[in-house]
Amino acid sequence: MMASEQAPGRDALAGARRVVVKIGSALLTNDGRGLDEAAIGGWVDQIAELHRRGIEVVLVSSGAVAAGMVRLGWQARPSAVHALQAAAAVGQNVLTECYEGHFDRHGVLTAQILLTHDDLSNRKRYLNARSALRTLVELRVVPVVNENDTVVTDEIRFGDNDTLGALVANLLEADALIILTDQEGLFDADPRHNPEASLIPEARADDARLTAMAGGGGALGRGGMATKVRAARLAARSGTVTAIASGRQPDVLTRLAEGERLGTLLRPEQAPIAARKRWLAGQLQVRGRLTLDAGAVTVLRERGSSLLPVGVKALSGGFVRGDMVECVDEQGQRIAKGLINYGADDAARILGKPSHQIESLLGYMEAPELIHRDNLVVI
Ligand SMILES: Nc1ncnc2c1ncn2[C@@H]1O[C@H](COP(=O)(O)OP(=O)(O)O)[C@@H](O)[C@H]1O
Ligand SMILES: N[C@@H](CCC(=O)OP(=O)(O)O)C(=O)O
Repeated sequence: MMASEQAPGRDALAGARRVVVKIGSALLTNDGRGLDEAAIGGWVDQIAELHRRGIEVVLVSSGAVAAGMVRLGWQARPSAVHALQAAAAVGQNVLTECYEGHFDRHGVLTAQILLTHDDLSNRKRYLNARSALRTLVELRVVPVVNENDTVVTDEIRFGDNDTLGALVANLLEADALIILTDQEGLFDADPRHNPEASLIPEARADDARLTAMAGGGGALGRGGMATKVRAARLAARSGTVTAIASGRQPDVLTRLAEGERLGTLLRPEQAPIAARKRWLAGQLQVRGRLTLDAGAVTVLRERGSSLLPVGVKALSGGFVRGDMVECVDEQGQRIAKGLINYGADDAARILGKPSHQIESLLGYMEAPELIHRDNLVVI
């Protein structure tokens, strides 16, 4: 993670330790004829190279519906929801197999993660998805994420994977989100309809003028540039920079990771840490309260440590795992807010106890800390 207090620019890509790469349908599918296996092999080679350099990569890949259609021998994209769901179910297998085969050439393990809107909006599931993804990247596995198209309905779908990519970047507090598409980047007008359009090399993600420039998608893609600009804004909430670039540029990922000026860079207005913490603080309603002893107050304030059960004297509220709770000192003064790893009943049983006793007290251990420092905002 970058510790810089400067709002990041191109250098953020060069210094990125954790990157979400999103590959869109327009690029992945051979004009709707199925997956472009050779191109996929090329992106996998680059991701494996980043991986070798110690960069953690999470891949968000579209293409399930298109690949499923080909396997099922369907010529036209169906409109009925259940038919799309069936195509996605068949195609997701094809997609997974394709990535696995290519990553295997590099000895890199992959994992399939299918998410729905609920997984990211429900607090408990949000934390679960986050722990699973974090564990995978720590194990040096490359998670391959897509929307769980087989179970989502129109009302609850993300629809485009740009939004999903941004939410995954928030979830992992990624340094960068790289969106690969079929254009060189964001132009000041849709280049499909305006041959004179020119590329925007860099802008602030929250620049209101971008919305007017970004149009809808092509025949295969879903969101076009409009959803990419919106995704950059979402990503910026956790201090993540977004690059939009052409997946057809040779070595696009490794070149971007070296800070080369390719495509469009949309940067957050705030330094990553400040943005991340503000995002966390603004996110959720407070559901409970923990009273900390003086030692815990000091380590939270002065060392930015995680909150361990041993430093908590009392609690109140009917919170569940993943809820936001506030932390106060013994005089009732607010010290911090954060996402708690244990529900109120279990938290009550481990208060004041050293973390190595959690397992014997509860019969399981979710985490050694009550609130991890990444989920904690000191006020
Ligand atoms: N201002 C713009 N600059 C670049 N491309 C644009 C712009 N407005 C709309 N587009 C369209 O967005 C398309 C890429 O989005 P989309 O089709 O959704 O692809 P993907 O599947 O990669 O997400 C481009 O092919 C282009 O026609
Ligand atoms: N989840 C869908 C893809 C959604 C989609 O096409 O998104 P995008 O690549 O952003 O235009 C699939 O795998 O077919």
